[in-house]
Parts: sequence; C-alpha cells; structure tokens
Amino acid sequence: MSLPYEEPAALTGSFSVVESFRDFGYGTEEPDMDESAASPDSKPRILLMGLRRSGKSSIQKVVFHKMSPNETLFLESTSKIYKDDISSSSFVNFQIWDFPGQVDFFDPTFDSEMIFKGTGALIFVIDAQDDYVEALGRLHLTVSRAYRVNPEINFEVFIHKVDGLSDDHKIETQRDIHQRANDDLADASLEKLHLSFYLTSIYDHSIFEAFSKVVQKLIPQLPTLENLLNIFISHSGIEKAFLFDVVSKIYIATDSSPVDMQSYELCCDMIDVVIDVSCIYGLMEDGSGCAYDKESLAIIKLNNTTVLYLKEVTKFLALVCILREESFERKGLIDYNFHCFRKAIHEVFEVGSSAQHADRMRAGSPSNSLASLKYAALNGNAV
Ligand SMILES: Nc1nc2c(ncn2[C@@H]2O[C@H](COP(=O)(O)OP(=O)(O)OP(=O)(O)O)[C@@H](O)[C@H]2O)c(=O)[nH]1
Repeated sequence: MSLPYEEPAALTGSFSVVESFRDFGYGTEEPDMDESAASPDSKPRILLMGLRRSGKSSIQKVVFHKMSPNETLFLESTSKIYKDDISSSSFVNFQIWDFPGQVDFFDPTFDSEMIFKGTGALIFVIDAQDDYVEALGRLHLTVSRAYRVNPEINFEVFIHKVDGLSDDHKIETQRDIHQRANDDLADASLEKLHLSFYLTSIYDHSIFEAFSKVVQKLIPQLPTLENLLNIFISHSGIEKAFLFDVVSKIYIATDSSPVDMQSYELCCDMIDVVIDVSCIYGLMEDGSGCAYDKESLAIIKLNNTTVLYLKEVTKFLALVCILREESFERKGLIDYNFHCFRKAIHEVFEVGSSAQHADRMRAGSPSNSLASLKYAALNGNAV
C-alpha cells in the first residue's frame, strides 16, 4: 500500500516571503529574480543514500513532511531518484535527493559528475538492526566515488534504527562501524576523506538533531549566528537558546554551551504546542490566517522554575530559549535584546532588497546597522 504524498504542515501555506541563504543557494526575503528563475536541479542538494530498506525515505518524510514514524511502515520502496525541494516551506533551502537502495554506480546512465558536483552533503544511512557488512562495502564505494568528483562534500553516516538497540549495543555498533569504515578508507589511501557518524532513529528526536548538525555545516553564516546567540543569552540571563526552522524543527544554530537532548526535545515540543494551539484558536473561522507569523510569541512556565520563551524571528525561524524564572523577571531587558538580535539576524540574511545587497557587495562592506548593534547588558549598560 502506498501512502499519498503528504504536503508539509498546514502552517507552510500561509508563508508569503522567501527567507534563505545566498552563498549556498540561499536568497533573501525579497525573492531573487535569478533564483526564482533557476531550475530546481541547480539548487544545492543533500543526498540520502544507503541500502534498500535502510530508512532513507522514512527520514525524509518524518523530518520534512511531518509523517508520523508509524506511517513509514507502509512506505513503498523507492524505485527512482526522488527529488524533494523543500525551500518553499522551510528555511532550509535546498533539495533532498532520496536514492533507491539498488542504485548502480556502474550503470552508464548514472551521471556521477552531475549528481555529486552540486552536492553539499551526502548522508549514508546504515540499518543498525541488520547485518551491516554489505552496507559498509556500499558506503566505501559510494563515498570514494563521490569524493573523487567533489572532495568538498560533507560525508555523514547515519547509524539508523538504533531504537531497537540497548545503550551498550549502540556504542559498540558505532565504534565498530567507525573503525571498519575508516580502515577501509585508510586501505584505499583516502585518509583525508572525513566521515561523521550519528546514532539516529525516527522514533525519537535523534534524527532531528542529526539533521540539524548536517544542515548547520552547510550554513556559511553559522559562526555569526552562534556569536549573536552567545551575546544575546549572556546579556539576557538566558541559559540556552536555539534558532529553529519551525517547519522541520531542525535547529540551524544554538549558543556555544553544550546541547543536551532533553533541552532540545523540550524546545521541539514547545514548537508543536504553539503551532497546534495557534491552528486551533489562531485561525479565522474559514481557516484562513497564519499559524505562525510576526505576532507569534509564547511563554510556558514549567513547575521546576524553568521558563520556555518562543518568539518569531523570520517567517521560517523562531528563537526558543530556556531560562530560570528569576531571569524572566527582567522581561523588558530580554525583549529589548531580542529586538536587537532579530534585527541582526535579518541583517545577516540580507533582508534588504536585492539591489541593496548588490550595492553592499560592490562596496565590500558589512552592513552598518549590524556593526552598530547595541545589546543592553544585565547591569543596564549598553555593550
Ligand atoms: N525501528 C525503526 N524502523 C525504521 C526507522 N526508520 C525507518 N524504519 C523502517 O524501515 C523500513 C524501510 O524504510 P524506508 O524509508 O522505506 O527505507 P528506504 O531506505 O527508503 O528503502 P528503499 O526505498 O527500498 O531504498 C520501514 O518499514 C520503516 O518503517 C527507525 O528509525 N527505526
């Protein structure tokens, strides 16, 4: 039985402007004429590869199309490359190409030049519940071939379906796969080819976390975003802040304190609550209106003196913060600093018109307002 193709969540339809990066095929809030004219195939891409039934389509459907994990049981095997352009619904502005498990690199119709040249990341999915010897052989063949065409690709290995494994077994499997894959590369004198490994499952948040990290590596402005988040939280008494792509719940940046899974899950759940409540009570009677827009703001006080604070940053992005109740007493300060932060984010992504962008590029100077941004410090002084 095949499931009908699922449109991204309801909130996507209400978005009206395009927000995206420029350097890696990302644009500005004003739709760029060149980009809108560009063929979807020219967009940078993330490839999902791996053996049959390893879980590639499930990952793509769960992360980007809100399919519930249980529904993936009914997904049919992919028989040809499925190109999914998610840029209309998400900040993540590239294509995801889902490959069929039986792809044959030696088939003359397989154009590796065309496929690997415009690729930003290649995700190789290994089913950890299955015998992975064949998958390791396939991984080696795939990455070595892709590396020869394009050494700039980020190679990411998802050790997938780990929900069926005990904690010890997970660690052991990861160690073993890591060791064998790198030995194979060393034997082929491909030590420079770097593989990153993630333990993933569609039945918890690990798949969103892993995808977040894959996407972050493709964001040229990541250090700037992290810096802005660091400044924002340190001046506002906030413990942790994530910049979320609302539709996919991928976090595209966070401050430099370590991410613990629980905080990330808490923030993901908050997004779900906000969107659900907004869909029920925020839309017009005829169903028109936006579930997520400029006014989107939510504060949730937990019974352990923790406060969750969500605010709209751009039409695709939300800032979700975790802070203590005492710090939230200075809400005015937080709001002021958020205002500065939001402005800076818009500057980073060149929210201005494409003409302004071109002018700045010609002048070679960063934006003035970003340089002159002033946060209010906790002691009241501007910094
Ligand atoms: N337990 C578990 N099962 C999963 C997970 N992800 C996917 N599956 C299951 O794995 C099976 C295969 O998933 P698909 O997404 O169709 O696999 P695929 O790699 O796209 O398969 P092909 O299209 O044949 O290449 C489905 O029954 C999924 O429900 C996971 O994280 N945990």
